[in-house]
Amino acid sequence: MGVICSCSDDRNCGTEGTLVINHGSITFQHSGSPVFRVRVAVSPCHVTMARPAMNEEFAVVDLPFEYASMPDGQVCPDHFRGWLLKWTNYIKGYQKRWFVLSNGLLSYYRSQAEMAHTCRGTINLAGAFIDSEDSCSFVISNGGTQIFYMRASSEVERQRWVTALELAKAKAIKMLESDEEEDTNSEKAENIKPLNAKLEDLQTCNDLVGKHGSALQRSIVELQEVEDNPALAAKLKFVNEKATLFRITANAMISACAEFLELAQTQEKRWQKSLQLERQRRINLEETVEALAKQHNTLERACRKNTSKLPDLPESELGHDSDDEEEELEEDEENAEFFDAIAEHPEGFTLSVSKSRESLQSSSSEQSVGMDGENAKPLLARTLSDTTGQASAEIKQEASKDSVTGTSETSTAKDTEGSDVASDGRSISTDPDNKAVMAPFTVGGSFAVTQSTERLGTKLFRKKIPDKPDISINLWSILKNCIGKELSKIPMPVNFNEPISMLQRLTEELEYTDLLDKAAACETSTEQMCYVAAFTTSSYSTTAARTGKPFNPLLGETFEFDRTEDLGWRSLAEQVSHHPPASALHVEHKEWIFWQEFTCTSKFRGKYLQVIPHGVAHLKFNKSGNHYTWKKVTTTVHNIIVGKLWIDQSGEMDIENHTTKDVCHLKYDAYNYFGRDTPRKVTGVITDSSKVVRYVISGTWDNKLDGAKVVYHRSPSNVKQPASTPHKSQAQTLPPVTLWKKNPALPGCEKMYYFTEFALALNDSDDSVAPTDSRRRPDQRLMENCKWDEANQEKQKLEEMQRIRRRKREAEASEAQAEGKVYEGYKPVWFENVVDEVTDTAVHVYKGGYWEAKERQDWSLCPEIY
Ligand SMILES: CC(C)CCC[C@@H](C)[C@H]1CC[C@H]2[C@@H]3CC=C4C[C@@H](O)CC[C@]4(C)[C@H]3CC[C@]12C
Repeated sequence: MGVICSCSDDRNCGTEGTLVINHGSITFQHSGSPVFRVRVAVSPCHVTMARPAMNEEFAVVDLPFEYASMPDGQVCPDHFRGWLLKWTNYIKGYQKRWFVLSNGLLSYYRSQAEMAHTCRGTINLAGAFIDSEDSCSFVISNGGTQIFYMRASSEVERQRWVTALELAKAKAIKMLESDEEEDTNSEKAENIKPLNAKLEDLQTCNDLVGKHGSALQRSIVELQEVEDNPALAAKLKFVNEKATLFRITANAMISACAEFLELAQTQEKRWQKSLQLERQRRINLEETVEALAKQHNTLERACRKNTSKLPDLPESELGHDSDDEEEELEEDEENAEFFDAIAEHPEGFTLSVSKSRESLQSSSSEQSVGMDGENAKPLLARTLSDTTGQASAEIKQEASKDSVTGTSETSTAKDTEGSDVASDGRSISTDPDNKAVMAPFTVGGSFAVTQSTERLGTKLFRKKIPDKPDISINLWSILKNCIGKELSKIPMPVNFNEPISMLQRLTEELEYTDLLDKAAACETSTEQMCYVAAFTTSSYSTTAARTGKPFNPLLGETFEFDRTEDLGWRSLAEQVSHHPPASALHVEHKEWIFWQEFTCTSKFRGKYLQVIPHGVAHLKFNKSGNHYTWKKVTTTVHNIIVGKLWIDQSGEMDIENHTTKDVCHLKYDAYNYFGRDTPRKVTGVITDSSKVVRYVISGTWDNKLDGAKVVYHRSPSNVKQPASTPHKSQAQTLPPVTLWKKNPALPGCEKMYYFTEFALALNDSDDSVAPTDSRRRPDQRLMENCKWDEANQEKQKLEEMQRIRRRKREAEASEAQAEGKVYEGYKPVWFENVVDEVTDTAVHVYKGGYWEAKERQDWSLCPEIY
């Protein structure tokens, strides 16, 4: 601002200049030199001293350390500044520098004047280490190349600085993490602080202007009284008038400032008020959403009860037990009871699951008949029309006799494992040992839990883990503050977890790799596609009952599963990115390789949570060179607010064979409460390179998948055919053949997170695995062993350590950037980033070395993460 100089009694020069308010000091810069500085130490917290000085060059006086302190002697961490001695080098030694601590950054300058233009260095306190060396010295470093060695004038001063720095560091860390945590009230108060500080600056400015204004006038009057030279008197009169004007203007400014102050204060109150209002509104909205969800749930139940014609739905989906349906309905209305991931009555739940499986089977066998109730519309033809439209016209249901044969075959399959494979010559399977499709893990046909391990190849895998404790937490109470947030960013206690990591969960997709072995043996690529399709669907088989959240792997966490001896493959997964979480998986078998990078985004919309997977899964058969890719469908977790959690899969999936150009288009129907369709239905068609439909796929993702070959007959010459019809023929589907069937559930699995035998084996301890292996993750192991409190503590510790590592990398990155260097960033150990030839995007693929390292038990490459 432009002002008139009133520099001291003896040198009143009255020239115009500039008044600069900067970091607590007000500098008056004459139009000509020299600079003249008024030291007022305006601090947002407290004004420590007001020391007008007037040295010619630099009037800031030598109070060596100047700090903003609270009235009670506490330091204010936000704006702390002062002179300190900083070590430069052995030639120059310690040099006096002006340090400013503000907004989580510690910066230094040669002088205060330099603050306006040249900062000599800054350390971000968020990732900084602060250490006291001796009574007056302390060191601050960013964990990397930046280290400041400093000396204060006294022990007290050093302690003040260290305290201020520690406080500022804590605050900076909190700020960094604020995207992961909700804003707190104190943080909001912090936001208002700078405004208050500026208001105080203004006030001080007002006071000063007033003070200097009257001093100026007083001097003029005195001059007038002393001097009797008329010419000078006239001049003085003129100056006095100007001074009066100046005072009037200053007064006007003062009252404007006062008004501004008042206004700002009332504004602040208004903001506070509307914030309060918004908070209240949010609470009301939460309550409304909750109430609506409850009503919706009750309506759904009532509707299902009254619509007797609706297909038998799995009870588990509805989140209640069949026995006490009515009772519970009333209870729900009255008490608005909440459920969560923990089944309230596990036994009842088991019952309903097994019942639902039967009902599903009956409905899927109904599907195999190819007739849809009253409409008597051929189902396979309809399936086709659903998915391909045009192709449907070309396919007609085979003679009903054939279909009935198909039916009886499939319906008996319900009871006798393995018998649902059509055994006639029309079977699409070339593998005579179809039984294995049914139960690759049913060694000796026994699933007895009394036996704790089972022999598989040479390795023994456990068949039991400790029963899940019955500790309930209301999920909604945790999630309601996180609507719209990413699932991976929502801090959740282990109570909602299942004791396996996401890396293990992805490996679990390999439960039915026998399908890939079958696929490898197929004669035609379209037949091979059938088994590949069945493999992709089989990955969802466990999701129906599993509502636990897998542990989010730590960056650098790995999971290996060596099943070479019994299943012919071994897999390695690594967490290659933390935010966004990304896991890379690589599986090798002598006939095929399977690899994928898995990431997902989640949408939490109150009543349900949607997990949208990204990334492409690859499968390559060594002999034929057939290279398949596909993307996963969307997983929806229902009943987040009220009722038992249940999971649905929906969306479309294209499995492409890039070598032959065959495509399998699969459709996962979203569950429809009021529709008559089989729940969890999967339908699809396989077309070859000339877009001719070769197979029709149908089934359910939680139970089994059938494939029916499409054959084309020459049509009578008098029937007109559409131009696109292959060979001018009529299409028919042969009776379906079961491609995949889910393994039976383990008895007592409801107490073991609904794990299958395969899933139980995943986290079985193994001393030979890498130190980063999920099996070694302490919180997950504690959770498995029912020590949930300890697990929660350990989880927090591990996550905090991960945050510290991340911050260190961030600091290194910004430092490298500041120095103009290239920062390589985090690099996974066993996977490397390459451009995917199919998707043309960067993905992580296995670069080798893990198994060799394991052979040597040389884990020197592994980071320390636990
Ligand atoms: C709020 C709570 C408790 C949420 C729990 C969400 C759980 C059930 C969700 C989150 C991520 C989901 C997984 C995401 C991706 C895949 C890969 C797919 O090929 C099989 C299903 C599978 C493995 C999903 C299973 C269900 C899953 C684990």
